[in-house]
Amino acid sequence: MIQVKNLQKQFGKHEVLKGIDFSIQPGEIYGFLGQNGAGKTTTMNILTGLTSYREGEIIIDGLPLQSNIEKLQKIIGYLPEDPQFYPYMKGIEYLEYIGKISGYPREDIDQRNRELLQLVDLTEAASRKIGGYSRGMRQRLGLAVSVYNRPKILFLDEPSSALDPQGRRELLDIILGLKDEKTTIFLSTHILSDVEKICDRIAILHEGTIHLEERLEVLQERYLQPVYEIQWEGNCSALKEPLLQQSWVDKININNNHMTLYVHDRKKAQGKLLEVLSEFSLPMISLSLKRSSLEDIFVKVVNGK
Ligand SMILES: Nc1ncnc2c1ncn2[C@@H]1O[C@H](COP(=O)(O)OP(=O)(O)OP(=O)(O)O)[C@@H](O)[C@H]1O
Repeated sequence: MIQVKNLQKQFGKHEVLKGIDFSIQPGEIYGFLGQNGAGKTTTMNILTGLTSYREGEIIIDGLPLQSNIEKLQKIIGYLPEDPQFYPYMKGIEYLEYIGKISGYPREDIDQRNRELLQLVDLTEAASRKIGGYSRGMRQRLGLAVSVYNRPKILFLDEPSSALDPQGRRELLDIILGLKDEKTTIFLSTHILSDVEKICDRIAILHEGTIHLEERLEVLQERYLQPVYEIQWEGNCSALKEPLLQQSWVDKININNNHMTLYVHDRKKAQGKLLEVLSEFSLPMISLSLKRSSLEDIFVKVVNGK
């Protein structure tokens, strides 16, 4: 759906994008990660035809962007990081206004507004002024605006970063609903737990280049080291040595009756762990598997590891 090759962009002497390549498949939610100032918004502005670029090739829905900007903008929706509205307008008035200026068939505008208000859960607030909306409500209204014309591709710039956990959850559910309708979604965010919940694939942009691009489940399989947390009925220091004899055990930390066991061969560990632990005479109280998070991977990538 989107192919980007050797995309370069600089502001004055500042090279923000040093030749990035990536591609996004139809219907995919693509998580675009990077630290503040990494160039995520710049990339989105380029892909939506709002900003020029120095060099590179961008193909969207089979068409080169540069010679088809107007045509492609008709199939693109964009929710900027901080969407702006006329605060004196009511939610419904704003949607009517968007319907009219975007050329939506006049006779269908009322119906579309009702659908969208329902989608973003603003039906009851529709006749209130936007100036009185919460941040989450404004973000949901912005999302309704960005999907008004049923875009094939939706760009979301940090859509949940200013929202509380409930607001984020609601927004993520709406985004997942859009994926069910086969919308391709390009999502930039700082909130890695959100990425883990909804993205199919992620890319990490760092110092002008893409350092990692991978399907989320591959990433979890390849990079996330499993960690077992084990509680024993008494001090478990004596168990450390025999456990370290196992080829699949990497490292063990012990704090009185609490053991943290790092393994480097998850499959072997799964097959052997319970058998080995049951051989000890010390009773075990609990055992849980904790995976390191996407945050750990992100930190490793930006620290050059
Ligand atoms: N119009 C501009 N003129 C000059 N420099 C710019 C311009 N727009 C962005 N930049 C610079 O380009 C770099 C990338 O900015 P961008 O907004 O794309 O980053 P970002 O990854 O979206 O960051 P954030 O997460 O903070 O929004 C920053 O150093 C920024 O200061």
